[in-house]
Parts: sequence; structure tokens; C-alpha cells
Amino acid sequence: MQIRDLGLEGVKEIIPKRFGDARGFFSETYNQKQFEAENLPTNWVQDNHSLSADAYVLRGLHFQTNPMAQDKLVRVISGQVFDVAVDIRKNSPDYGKWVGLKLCAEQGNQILVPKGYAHGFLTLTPNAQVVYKVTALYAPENDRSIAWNDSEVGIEWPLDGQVPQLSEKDASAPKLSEIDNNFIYLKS
Ligand SMILES: Cc1cn([C@H]2C[C@H](O)[C@@H](COP(=O)(O)OP(=O)(O)O[C@H]3O[C@@H](C)C(=O)[C@@H](O)[C@H]3O)O2)c(=O)[nH]c1=O
Repeated sequence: MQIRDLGLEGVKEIIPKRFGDARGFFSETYNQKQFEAENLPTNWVQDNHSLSADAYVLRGLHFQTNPMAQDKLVRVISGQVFDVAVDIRKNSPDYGKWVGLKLCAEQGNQILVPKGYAHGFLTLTPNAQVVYKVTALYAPENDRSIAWNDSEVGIEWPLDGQVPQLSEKDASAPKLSEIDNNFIYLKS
């Protein structure tokens, strides 16, 4: 697998090797030993799968507070998304900075979004299926959203003038500066 730093601490693109042949391809999408060797998380406890029917569905920005903060290992198995991680660790020099990466089924590339980051994605095609592993179980009482269009974060979503389709929760999410950040995972 190839690993590439994306410019914010701990946020990485991971590109698993694909073995192509006349039938198609084979790929290990996660290998515990290789992750250990690269000091990447291995304590995955839940796998998630979402389907977004339309292009320009926007899910996020989401995170869980301590002690249920999650690392996320995200990939796309159908279609394409623009995936974003925002550093929300208030003791980080990069607090409020974001990084975006296109994930697509054709390539099978993944993004590792560590604890202390908010995560979201915009679908770029219909029928975008996203699968991801997380290192803490879903805990609704720890689940938080930050507004996708918070001007202080300033994410440049590739919306091409479209209005994104949001959940009710995400449509009414507060700005990053309005979040009670007492329970947000901090930079060590
Ligand atoms: C996230 C999650 C949701 N659910 C339930 C709660 C709710 O009824 C339904 C839909 O939840 P949501 O609207 O939060 O789903 P969604 O907007 O897809 O939330 C996801 O967004 C991306 C960007 C992430 O980073 C994920 O961690 C997760 O927060 O699924 C679970 O049962 N387990 C889970 O782990």
C-alpha cells in the first residue's frame, strides 16, 4: 500500500495495492500488520456503509466527543466523493484548517481521519457508497455536527453552483466557534 501525508497531522491518503487480472482485481483494503508497521490505528471496532442516492449529498461535518472520539478509515466502493477532514483540536497550530481529497471506487483510495478532526463528504456522482471503519462505537450522546459552510473554516466544496442535500441535523449545525470544545480530543 502507498501512504501519503495530506498536510495536516495524522491525515493520510492510503492507496491499497490492486492485483488486476482477466477477472477484475483483488485488493487487501486493510492489513493489521502493515498498519502496525506504519504506526496507524488498528483498534477498529465498527464498520459503516452509507449510500447517497444523488450527487451533491453532503454528510457532515461530524465527530464524536471524548471518550468516544473516533479515527475513521474511509473509502468509496461506488461512485466518487469529495472527502474533508477539519482539525478541531483547540491546542493545534492547525486548528480550523481543512484538507480535502477525492475518493473514488475506480482507484479504491482511502483517507485516514484521526481523532480530533471533524469529517464530512460531498457526493460527486449518484449512488455513492462510502464504507469506513471507526475505532469507537457510535455514541449518539457524543455525536456532534459542525456547519459544512462555516465561513471561518472556509471549505471549498466542489459544488459547481449546486445546493447540497443535507440531513436536518446537518442543516442546523452550529459553527466550529460555537461548539463546546471541552470534550474534544486534544493534540498530545
Ligand atoms: C453514524 C451512525 C448513525 N447511526 C444511525 C443514526 C441515525 O438514525 C442514522 C443516520 O445517522 P446520520 O444522519 O448521523 O448519518 P451520516 O450523516 O451518514 O453520519 C456519518 O457521516 C459521516 C460524514 C461520518 O463521518 C460518520 O462518522 C457519520 O457521522 O443512522 C447508527 O446507528 N450508527 C452510526 O454509527
